Parts: sequence; C-alpha cells; structure tokens
Amino acid sequence: MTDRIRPLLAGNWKMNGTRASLDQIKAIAEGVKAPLSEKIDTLLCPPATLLYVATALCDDSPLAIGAQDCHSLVSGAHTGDISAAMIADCFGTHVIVGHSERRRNHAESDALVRAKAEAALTAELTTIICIGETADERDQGQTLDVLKRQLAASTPDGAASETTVIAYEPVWAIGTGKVPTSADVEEAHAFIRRELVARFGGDGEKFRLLYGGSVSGANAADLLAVANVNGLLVGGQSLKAADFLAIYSAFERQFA
Ligand SMILES: O=C[C@H](O)COP(=O)(O)O
Repeated sequence: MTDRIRPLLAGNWKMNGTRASLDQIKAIAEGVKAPLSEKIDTLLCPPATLLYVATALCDDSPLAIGAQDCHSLVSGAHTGDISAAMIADCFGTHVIVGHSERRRNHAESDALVRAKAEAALTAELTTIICIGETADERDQGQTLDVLKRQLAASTPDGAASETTVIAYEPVWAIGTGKVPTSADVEEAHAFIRRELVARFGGDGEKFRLLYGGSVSGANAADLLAVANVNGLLVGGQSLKAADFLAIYSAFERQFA
C-alpha cells in the first residue's frame, strides 16, 4: 500500500434495494464517521431508483453516492438508460462502468465501456472502471492478457488518478465466496499498476486500484494488506449496514 493513495471502500448494491432499504443507507452514512473518514473515502452505489433520495440522505455524511452504470451519451432516445449528466444532476459523484455483469448481460465491449467512462469524465464523475478475467480465462493462464486488453481498451486517454479508479474483479470470484490468494491479487494489481505507469507516467502510480469479488468482514483485512490494493469494491456484503461497517472496521485497522 502506497501511503500517498487515499483508500476507497465502495459498495455496489446491483439490482437490490427499495425504499425500505433506505434505513441501511442511513445507518452506513452515520457509521462512516471521523476520524477514519478523514483518511479513507466511502461510496455506495444503490440502484438508480434510489439515487436522488440517497444523496439527500447522505448530505451531512462523508459517504458518497454513485451509480452503477451510465450511457455514453448525454440524452436522447435510449429507453431505460441514464446518462452521466443525470447522475450528476442527482448529486451522484461516482459511477461504475464495465462491471462484468454489464459486459456479460448486455454484451458491453471495451470500446463501449471506454465511451461510458469518457461520458462520466465529461460529467465530472469519478469513474470506477471494472476489469477481470473469467474462470475459463484464468484456467487457460490468460489472466494478465485479459487485464492488459481490458485496461487498455476501456480506459480513456483523458483518465487521471484524480478522476478514475480501476477495480480488479475476477469474474469467478463475484458472488461465489471464492477469493483469489493474496499472491494472485498481488500479481494482478502489480501488473495493473505497471500498465498504468507505462501509459500515464508518474500519475499511474497514484490511481486507486480496488479489489472486488466476495469481499467480507472476514477477508477484508487480508486483502487490504496486499501491495497495490487501495480499496475494495463490495457487492453482497454492502447491502446490510452491519456487514459493510464490519469491512469499514478492517480499513480502520489497516489505515487509522
Ligand atoms: O461490484 C461488486 C462485485 O461484483 C462484487 O460482488 P460480491 O461482493 O457480491 O462478490
């Protein structure tokens, strides 16, 4: 862990959460307090239906609210989509793009992910670009090739460490309870770091690299101890405040 890099704990609710879940957002917002909030950033990405009310709920909290996807255009005839500008209009500050569930379920290409990331940058949202190999790709020894291709093709030339976060999420680890070894995470993150430095020079050293995939309160501390892991992207364990705050506590132990 490079101490210049401010860690980020991010939660992705995926297609979960209704108005009845707002009490969980409130509890998380109240739980991410100073002094730790002065050292690490926290973010929750609820479904788009809750975005506006969630930002209002978190008005007095360090907890940032973001979205899970955006269209590459600002507006137009795109039924069901939301634009980066709309997210910003709801006071969202972040957006996830290129999540493997979007890549798989909506056939999103690297080029489309890059266009979405460009739109997010234009809307002045912090963009979390997800990359990661499938189980087959891993079994065939292609992990680093996949990461190289996805990172290069999904990241805009205008990306910078202030505005862009890279999340390494092995597809086979998402929602499965399977987590790569620390050595595997270290290898992947070191590779991503090298690629970013090769492309962005010194600024590549400063990008935040998140690990995601079956993160829980039980494994968060071990993951955070891995070199070049600057935070975590959490799915299932971000839905309940108690689970998410248990992961936040692991940050406390690592970074306070
Ligand atoms: O965006 C979050 C990831 O897909 C991880 O999900 P998970 O923590 O439920 O495995």
